[in-house]
Amino acid sequence: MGSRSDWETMRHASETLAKLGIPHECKVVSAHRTPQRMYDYAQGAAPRGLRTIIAGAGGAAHLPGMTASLTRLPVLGVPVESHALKGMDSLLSIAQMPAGIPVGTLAIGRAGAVNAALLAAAMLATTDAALAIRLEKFREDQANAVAETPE
Ligand SMILES: Nc1c(C(=O)O)ncn1[C@@H]1O[C@H](COP(=O)(O)O)[C@@H](O)[C@H]1O
Repeated sequence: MGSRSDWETMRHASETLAKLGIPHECKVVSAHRTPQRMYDYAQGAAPRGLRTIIAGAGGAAHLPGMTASLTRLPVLGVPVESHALKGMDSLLSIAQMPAGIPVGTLAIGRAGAVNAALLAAAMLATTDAALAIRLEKFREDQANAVAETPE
């Protein structure tokens, strides 16, 4: 994530990954404020064995796109809600990538963070049968938790 202030949103991605038993790490890396850290992180990710990167940032959210430009790993972008423009700036700066460097863009805020984790899980589950079973169980539990009546 681009700042520690994004953690309130991005912790939902981490918690969802943890529920699914997916090992992961959480880092603050900014294209603007810590460009060298971003280069090192993105270029080192695949050689270290990471499989997917979830990048959350708000406002002029260049982190997901810049990260995607520096790694062949799939990058999922989470637009963090900004104060001034309610996350529309984050959403558009993450989604409107030029052809050639894709960022899989999720919804603004908490839902996007949760879904980034679930999408990462779905991608990883294509080559991990045990995770596929855990993901199916997660979906089943989720469906069972939805009441049929409003009261
Ligand atoms: N969008 C970016 C990037 C980046 O894209 O590299 N680095 C920080 N930020 C964003 O700035 C917002 C305000 O950050 P502060 O709360 O630290 O001032 C955060 O949402 C962060 O993601």
